[in-house]
Amino acid sequence: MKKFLDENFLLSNETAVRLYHDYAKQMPIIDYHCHLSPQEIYENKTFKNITDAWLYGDHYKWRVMRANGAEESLVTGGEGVNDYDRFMAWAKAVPNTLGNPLYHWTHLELQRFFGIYELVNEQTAPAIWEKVNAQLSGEGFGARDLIKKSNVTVICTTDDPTDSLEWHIKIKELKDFDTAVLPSFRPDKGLEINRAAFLPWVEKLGEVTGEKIANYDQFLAAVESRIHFFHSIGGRLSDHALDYVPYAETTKDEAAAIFAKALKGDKVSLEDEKKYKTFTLVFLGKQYAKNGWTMQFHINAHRNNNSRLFGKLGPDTGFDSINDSDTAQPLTRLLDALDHDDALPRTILYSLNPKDHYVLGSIVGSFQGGGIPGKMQLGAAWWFLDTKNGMLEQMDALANLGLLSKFVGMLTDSRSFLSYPRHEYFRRILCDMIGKWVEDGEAPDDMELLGSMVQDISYRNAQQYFNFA
Ligand SMILES: O=C[C@H](O)[C@@H](O)[C@@H](O)[C@H](O)C(=O)O
Repeated sequence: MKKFLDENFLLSNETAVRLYHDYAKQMPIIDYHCHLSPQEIYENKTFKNITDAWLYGDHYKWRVMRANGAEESLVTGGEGVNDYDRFMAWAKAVPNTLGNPLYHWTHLELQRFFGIYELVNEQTAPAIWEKVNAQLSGEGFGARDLIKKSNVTVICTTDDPTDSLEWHIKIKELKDFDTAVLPSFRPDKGLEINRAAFLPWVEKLGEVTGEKIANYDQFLAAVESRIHFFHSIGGRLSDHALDYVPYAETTKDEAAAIFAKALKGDKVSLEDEKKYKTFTLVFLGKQYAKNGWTMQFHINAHRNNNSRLFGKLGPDTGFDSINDSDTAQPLTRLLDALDHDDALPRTILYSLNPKDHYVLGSIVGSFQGGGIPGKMQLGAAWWFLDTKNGMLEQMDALANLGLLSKFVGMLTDSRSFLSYPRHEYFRRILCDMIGKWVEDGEAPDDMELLGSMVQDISYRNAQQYFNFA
């Protein structure tokens, strides 16, 4: 029997052990998509206690705490509940998360950051609470310290185009911090024409660009100027939440008329919403291509399912699920609209629905080219698929349909500074998968070839792909 979570965790064969320890482990991290706060990075945020670090913003943990029977006040906080109570509610849930990656992530984080090798449960929790909190209140446990310890060279945050990026700018001026913290352009609010946030967002966009937006041309010009601004601060990625992929043939005039209707405060039909999104996305894609950016599509999330709790807690609080909208037809047409004009940027396609892996994996193959290795990427296993099985399925599709060797690898997608061991988790799974091929005689025992591939996927591919300044 193997020992739980020892140095050869997830490495089931000799080749995997060599690949991980001799090649993958020492590579730095490029975390090219996450939801960390640049302000907290700049301020080197420290944590009051382990509840602050683990439970204040992590909707993955909140979901399983609810499933474990915890009252909402213990999950997201509430009157009469203190941080210790919340930690104890989490500790009570942990043993029940066996089989869920949270079980592994929790113990990896305790080992890597705090040198704690005990298993979390209600009995061990009080001592773990003391030990972790003592470390958190000492030197070396601020947000930037955790980033440094994790050997992260680049972090790409997720930012609204109207953001001033003041914290990214300030971070650049820090003397003792070498990690590049770069913004990613996420214009969802400007695309979701039927949502309540649309009009206030257009107004804000006008304010930050210094000119009131009265028509679609002005809107597009303002968005373009924000792309240039993000670029000047080092931004090289955009990101779109496409809960369904829109595509409807349209013209600029039609899109402008739909925009004008929405600007008056009227709702537009679903068909018009698709037309508006199509024209706007194609416009944006061309801008990304012109600037050498990478465009990310996060596809097929089904968000805010629980209206009662959404009303109380807002988005990203653990009430989302996987969507099953069809992607092949609209996505190929959207990408082709860009490629047709030779204006398709580097693109990463993530889907939250595993049914899409082979669909997306084959679609990316239809748009590769331009002399850019892995220009079109099948994105890493995301969110509900950020699991051992999810990663294996995503890499299986990628390897079978395209070039796993050109994969830009893993990201945390996280809101927590303690999440970097997820890269380790991914690398172990990658090394194990390749190691198994060797043990089974399906890949040569050529450590130069395999070691270099593993290092490319862990770090070098991302470094070469993203055009960071
Ligand atoms: O991993 C889960 C994520 O943090 C999730 O909350 C985000 O991916 C978010 O839905 C987004 O759209 O960017």
